[in-house]
Amino acid sequence: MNIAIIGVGQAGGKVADAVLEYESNSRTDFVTQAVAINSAKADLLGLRRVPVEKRILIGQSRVKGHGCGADNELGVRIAEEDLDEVTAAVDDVPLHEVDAFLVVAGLGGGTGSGAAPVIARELGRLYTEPVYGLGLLPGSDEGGIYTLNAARSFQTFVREVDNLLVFDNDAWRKTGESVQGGYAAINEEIARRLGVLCSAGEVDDGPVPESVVDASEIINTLAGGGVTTVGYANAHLDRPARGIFGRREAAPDETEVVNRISTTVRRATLGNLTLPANVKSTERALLIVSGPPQYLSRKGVEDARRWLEDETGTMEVRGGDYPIPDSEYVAALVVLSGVTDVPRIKELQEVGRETQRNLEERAAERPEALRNLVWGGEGGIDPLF
Ligand SMILES: Nc1nc2c(ncn2[C@@H]2O[C@H](COP(=O)(O)OP(=O)(O)OP(=O)(O)O)[C@@H](O)[C@H]2O)c(=O)[nH]1
Repeated sequence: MNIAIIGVGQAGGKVADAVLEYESNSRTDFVTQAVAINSAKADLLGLRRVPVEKRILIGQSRVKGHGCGADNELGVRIAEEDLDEVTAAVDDVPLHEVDAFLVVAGLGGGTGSGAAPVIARELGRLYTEPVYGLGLLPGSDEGGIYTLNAARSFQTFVREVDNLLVFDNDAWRKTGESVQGGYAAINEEIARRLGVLCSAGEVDDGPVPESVVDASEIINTLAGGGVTTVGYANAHLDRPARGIFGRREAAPDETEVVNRISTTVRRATLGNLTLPANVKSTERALLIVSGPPQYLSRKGVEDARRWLEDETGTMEVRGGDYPIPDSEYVAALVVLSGVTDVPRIKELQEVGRETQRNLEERAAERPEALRNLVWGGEGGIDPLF
């Protein structure tokens, strides 16, 4: 599936960068266009892969290139005001080469959180191709205002896209990691998952899959909207080193091949989701198993697909393989679309609601408290003029 990726805000831009990096390292080709939108000039300058002419600074008249400071209502406003510049950057996208748009943003800040849903709505109005979102949830230690931002943006973003893929930073941050180092690893993880999903059906040279996962399989899995979580796991293969005549490798044992696929798919589904969710609440699913062709068996993929049907309780489970001859891994990617039982979202809304209440109470008390402070209360002192 070929995509046009639009990274909004700092996190969105960095994820777009990471996807381009993955594409280059894995010698795949699924990004037709990459654009970064931000109100902070420094963030745009810090990108490495998004072409310079596709880095668009918005809101200059209001925030002078310094970002929205976690004010996502401001993010909404500047995106609405500068929408023409955003759409102009996407204008020259070769539509015959694009199957879908993907708008990516961190939902906890100001620019991405506010502007991404506005941009998604406009793309949906202008183009017939589906517009998907990728929303990054803030860590629970980031504080109330980030959580409230994310809760508000989440519901708006879901409404404006054809499906929202969600990645929970909280579930992925390892203890002891620096924030920057942690994000780099998270962004690589996101890029790998998007990369496998989008490039699986785009094999121009190399071996043809037994069962191809093309763009329409992905689009049908994501049809119906709502929220999607993506699982991924891999198993390292002990393959002999590549010599000048290629690899001298005995045919792998069929039972082992089938078992390896089965355990990898289980690990991807049950312990490695971008957004932990009750898999029983899935509406539709898609499974891609990748690896060297001799390590991919039709029976293995079929058995795993049936297991996924039982596990999710839905009959709508698509599946396919993605042969990568030189890979050292068998990997499984599982897309669970339309999940409805997601404890992390409930928690986010709970904390968001509490934060909103707290802010409203404070705002109501403030005029009186400030009057007391400045005028000295009853029988106050007269001002100078
Ligand atoms: N996965 C991931 N998340 C990030 C990254 N950087 C920031 N975040 C998350 O995204 C949220 C939003 O942060 P930013 O993207 O920096 O904010 P912004 O959209 O640029 O908005 P302003 O800085 O307020 O203008 C943060 O609360 C983090 O949870 C990143 O590189 N990767």
